[in-house]
Amino acid sequence: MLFTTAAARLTRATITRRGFTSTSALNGVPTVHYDHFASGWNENDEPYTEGKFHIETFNKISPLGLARFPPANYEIAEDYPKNNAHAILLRSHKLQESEVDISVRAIARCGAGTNNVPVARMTQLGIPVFNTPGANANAVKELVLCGLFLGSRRLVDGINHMKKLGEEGLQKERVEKDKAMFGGREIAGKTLAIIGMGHIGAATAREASALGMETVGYDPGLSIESALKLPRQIQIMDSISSAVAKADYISLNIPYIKGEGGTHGIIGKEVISHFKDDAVLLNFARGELVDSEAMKEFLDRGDGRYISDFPDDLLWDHKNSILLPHLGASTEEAEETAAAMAADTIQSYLEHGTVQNSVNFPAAALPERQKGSIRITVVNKNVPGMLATISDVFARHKINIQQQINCSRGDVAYNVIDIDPVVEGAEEINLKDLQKELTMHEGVLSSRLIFGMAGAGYARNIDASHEPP
Ligand SMILES: NC(=O)c1ccc[n+]([C@@H]2O[C@H](COP(=O)([O-])OP(=O)(O)OC[C@H]3O[C@@H](n4cnc5c(N)ncnc54)[C@H](O)[C@@H]3O)[C@@H](O)[C@H]2O)c1
Ligand SMILES: O=C(O)CC[C@@H](O)C(=O)O
Repeated sequence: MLFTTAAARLTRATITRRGFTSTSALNGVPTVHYDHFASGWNENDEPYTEGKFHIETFNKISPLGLARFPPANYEIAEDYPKNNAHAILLRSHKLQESEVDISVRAIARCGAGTNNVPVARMTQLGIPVFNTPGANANAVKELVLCGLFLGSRRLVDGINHMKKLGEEGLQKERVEKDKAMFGGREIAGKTLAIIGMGHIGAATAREASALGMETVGYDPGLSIESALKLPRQIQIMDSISSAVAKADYISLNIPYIKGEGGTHGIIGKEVISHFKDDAVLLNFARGELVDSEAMKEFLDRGDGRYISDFPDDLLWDHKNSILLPHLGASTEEAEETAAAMAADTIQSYLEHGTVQNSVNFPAAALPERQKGSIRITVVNKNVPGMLATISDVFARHKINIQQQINCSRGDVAYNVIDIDPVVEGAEEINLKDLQKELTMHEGVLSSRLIFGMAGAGYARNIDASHEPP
């Protein structure tokens, strides 16, 4: 792609013995994205709003959360022209790879579950995916508690019956006789099994215990933070089956993970065979965790109940199920907290390279960069020798590294490097060339220059399977 003359002039920021050549050159940190495809180094000079990050939103995101983005540096829109968005903010929208432009550096889910984002592919492309742990947990916990009551008393049937009687003008006449049809049981003294004792599960266990329930739990990845929130009396079990076998109520609070070793249909025939006949399953996690056929067989037997926050083609009209339209996190408070947390996370990644609350990147935070220094972040495949390769680029140009951090997680490694622009005895080096040299290494996925104008200086080493637009 062609540079405009102005853009070409702006990219001539150089590191010299004296540092940057002039103040205008400081502003000259690249204003375009550099994209290195299998075929070579291409440049993309889309018309960004100068100096602003573009945040693209999907779904309705709380305006109070969005207000965390200072308008001086950020612009927010539901749709940007191609290759104009720098970050994506979404809720339950099922994000397609084609919606992630080459300019996108980060994706944040205002919520807990990231199964609507192609996370594995984003990792291959060097793009961090963030979520907002715990931000909506109180809202979901409250609805799980509501689910306990919906499952123990025939409230929905009773409400519908009253409407019918009202239409017939028979309410007062029939109510006392008919109420026998809608009897229930109390939750105090009953046992609740919590599958997944994270933010929602642990809080639910605590409240259920306060309501007089016995609690048992299963979570092989229980964190210390969550363990500290559990009621003292909770009994920790070593399998889902042993937990559900004891339970009158079961609350499912685990992530949905597709594929081998994942959680698809984890509540299937085998686990359900351990349910008590009149067990109530509360699913406020994800519909796909439950095998609908097996659940239908269980409900058909007559005494069990299924309360879920998700649609189900087979169970939506079953007399023993109650399905809600994914309302768990739909409170003003949760929407605001989740959006604010996602906005803060995105800002601190875009402005400082800090990674927190990512589901595919390692946590990484370097102290604030020194005045005048340049921060460079590099995402690379987590294979041996990459740190040496990256450091070598700076060493070759006699560039002094002021501070740096290298962290890895699974297939990906992330570096944050602050360099000194004053390079004694070095030849002149153009920042753009430096970035190109770093980014075009086999194994480097992307790099950013965090310096100067918002929205500038991103490069992606796009693999052969991802065609340039
Ligand atoms: N209905 C809604 O609107 C709504 C809102 C928020 C979250 N959710 C769902 O609830 C899930 C849990 O949310 P959270 O905030 O508590 O997440 P969390 O990450 O705090 O807790 C999840 C817990 O599940 C455990 N876990 C994972 N796999 C497990 C398995 N196979 N068996 C037992 N435990 C397992 C983890 O170790 C972790 O402690 C989310 O992943 C999301 O899918 C739904
Ligand atoms: O955004 C929502 O309404 C739902 C969020 C919820 O499913 C989550 O996983 O946090």
